Amino acid sequence: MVSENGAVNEDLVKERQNCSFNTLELTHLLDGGEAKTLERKEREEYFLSDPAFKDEVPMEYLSHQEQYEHSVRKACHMFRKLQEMPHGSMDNFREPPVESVAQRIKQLLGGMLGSAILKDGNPLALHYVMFLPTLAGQGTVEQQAYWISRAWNLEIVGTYAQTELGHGTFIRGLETTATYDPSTQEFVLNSPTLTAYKWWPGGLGHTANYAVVVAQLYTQGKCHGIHPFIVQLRDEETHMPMPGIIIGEIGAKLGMNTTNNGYLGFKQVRIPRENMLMKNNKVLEDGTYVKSPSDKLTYGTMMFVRVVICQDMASYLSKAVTIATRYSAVRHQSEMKPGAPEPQVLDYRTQQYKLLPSIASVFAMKFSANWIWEMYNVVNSELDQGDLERLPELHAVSCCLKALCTSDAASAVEIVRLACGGHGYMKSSNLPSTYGLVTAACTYEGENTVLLLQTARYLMKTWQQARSGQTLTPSVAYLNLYSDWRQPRTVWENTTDCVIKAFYQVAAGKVKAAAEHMERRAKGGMTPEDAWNETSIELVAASTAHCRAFIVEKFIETVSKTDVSRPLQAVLCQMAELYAVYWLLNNKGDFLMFSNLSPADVDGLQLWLEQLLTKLRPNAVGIVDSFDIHDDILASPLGAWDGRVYERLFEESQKSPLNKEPVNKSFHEYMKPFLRSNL
Ligand SMILES: CCCCCCCC/C=C\CCCCCCCC(=O)SCCNC(=O)CCNC(=O)[C@H](O)C(C)(C)COP(=O)(O)OP(=O)(O)OC[C@H]1O[C@@H](n2cnc3c(N)ncnc32)[C@H](O)[C@@H]1OP(=O)(O)O
Ligand SMILES: Cc1cc2nc3c(=O)[nH]c(=O)nc-3n(C[C@H](O)[C@H](O)[C@H](O)COP(=O)(O)OP(=O)(O)OC[C@H]3O[C@@H](n4cnc5c(N)ncnc54)[C@H](O)[C@@H]3O)c2cc1C
Repeated sequence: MVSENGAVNEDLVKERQNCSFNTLELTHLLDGGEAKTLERKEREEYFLSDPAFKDEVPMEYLSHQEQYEHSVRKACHMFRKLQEMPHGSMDNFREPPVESVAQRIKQLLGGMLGSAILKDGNPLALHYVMFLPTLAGQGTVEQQAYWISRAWNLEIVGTYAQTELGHGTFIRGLETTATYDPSTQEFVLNSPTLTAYKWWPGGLGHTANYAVVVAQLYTQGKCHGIHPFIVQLRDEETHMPMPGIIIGEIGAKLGMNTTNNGYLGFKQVRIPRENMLMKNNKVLEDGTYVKSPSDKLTYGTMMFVRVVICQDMASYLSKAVTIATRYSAVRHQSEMKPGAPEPQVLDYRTQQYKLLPSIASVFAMKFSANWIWEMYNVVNSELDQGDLERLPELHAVSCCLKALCTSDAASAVEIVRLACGGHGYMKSSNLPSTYGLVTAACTYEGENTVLLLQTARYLMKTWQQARSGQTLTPSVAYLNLYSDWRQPRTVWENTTDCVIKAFYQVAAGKVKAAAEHMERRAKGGMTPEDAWNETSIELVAASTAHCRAFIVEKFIETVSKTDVSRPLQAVLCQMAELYAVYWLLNNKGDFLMFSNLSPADVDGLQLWLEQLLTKLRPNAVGIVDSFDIHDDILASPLGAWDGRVYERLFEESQKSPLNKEPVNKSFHEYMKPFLRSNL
């Protein structure tokens, strides 16, 4: 089935002919309109056609040091090009709030263009993703005017240095100190122990010359908790570390090997008082501490990044499923029926079960990411007016969505990688490095279990409010509706209404079970903290169920409201149903326990799932084609538009440096003497 050189693979041609909807319509829908699609394609052309981004030798064959050097070159070139871009130039980026431009920077740094140019991470990412947003979110107007303009103009390059060798999650436990000295009006930064060393910040090793450093603030003999400070790390001309700064890279990692994650120690480093970011809390000249209305405002940058990560995960997953689906249409293997030609592996039911729910996940993530991005913007403008009412809700939703989007993306990327058999194990397939990028997000910006427990904390509080009959905010209003899950069961129907209700019944049931078990433990004499810890498996499960219900509802709601042609509408509805039924069947025990589902209904659900796979199978390639991902972004012989999988895999193998000579010197040095000795 290998096609003529240059022609599109016949199987893919047939798949495309059989697609029941207009793929361009879906592309426009996902981009947010035809004009946005054109704008994206122009931007892609502008960046991807530049020979400076092409690798002569694939990055994986370079040394760690060479990989870093290339990535710095490319990152600088990428941002220079962005500044010079004819349409939508950096001019728009100079104005705070930085969040308003984050979407566009994200397109460059994130799962699409960013990962095409820099497959294993961008050493300048943190400058844009966290340094600038922190200046914007935590700086006073004067600080913003000074620092943001220096940072936008790339006079300085920054990072966000919070995590330490000893503490990442528990940020109140950070050990770096910033002690105010009123005699010189300076803060003195110090790392009292090895575990106080900053550890992990992206770009910190050898790239950044400034950082926002999160440290325990001491003034007038008292500790006031963690606060952000701008610290110069390296000389602006020579790039040598400043006196008292101990700095370097932490070493090779599972993935993200070109993000230059670093360590940083301080030996009594002095910075001016003005370098404390003082939008929220302040230290006056005489050392008086002035507190903000909420100490959680300091956590604003983390919240922002959690929100944008959801969108990013959808991009990475859309790449992975495009690669695996096209490959599955091209790949033929085994005999389904005796004597019959080998089928496309996409025709195996089990293969469809690996691919199609993963494709559906892309939509689920995109829709909920759009929703949380809007909520983030609304709540953020309320915060600017001093209204903090919806901050806890936003925190609760952003924590669990970040956790589910990243963990779903990581498991789906691995599922579709396995769906490519041996070829999925090749680095050249781009699936291993995609996995490396995605699984990192399960840890960074809040480890997922920890974030789910944050949402659980909110759910436990709202549960108490529900019990006392209070009205709840929209994302948890279901707790009022389904607080009594032992109410008589109604008849199960295979409809989306019934399914949404069931997801919320499960969430409410799990919230209630966790709350009751915690109470029981507390009544039995446990401290609330011990009761919390003992119940935390159920708390995480409750949080997960809450978030899943929310994603399912947003998915179904979005596709039912979307104004598109009937054929596309049908496909989107099938996707939403597949997503819901897939997760329902994966957790059927919960549904049997807490919802109207009874054992007799499970067969019907299994059938529903299989019917959906049958209906979606002919459109699988069409759907991933609609993601409209440029071949250079997919960067995979398995996933290219033309499906010339085998030719491309062979071409890639020729790039191995070992193939540059017919005999490697190790033969003469080691093998030959060894073989002789065995004669
Ligand atoms: C321009 C944009 C472009 C975008 C491009 C995107 C593409 C991506 C490209 C490339 C990617 C590379 C990116 C890599 C980035 C990685 C960076 C990092 O990793 S930076 C380190 C992150 N570190 C963490 O996230 C620590 C996790 N820990 C915490 O957040 C907290 O400490 C936590 C949640 C564990 C709480 O700790 P507690 O137990 O000590 O809590 P207490 O501080 O006492 O606060 C408790 C109260 O505060 C609330 N709270 C906690 N966090 C909040 C928040 N953020 N907002 C509001 N409330 C919060 C809680 O709900 C609780 O409230 P009640 O007391 O129940 O009312
Ligand atoms: C690729 C990458 C990039 C990063 N970039 C940055 C950066 O730019 N800047 C920066 O400051 N940091 C960065 N980090 C650090 C990152 O934010 C932390 O690793 C993360 O917050 C997790 O903290 P930890 O490593 O201390 O894990 P730990 O908290 O030590 O987690 C270990 C285990 O303990 C469990 N655990 C911890 N606390 C609790 C709890 N309260 N309840 C139940 N279980 C718990 C966790 O679930 C986990 O299973 C990065 C990390 C990675 C991997």
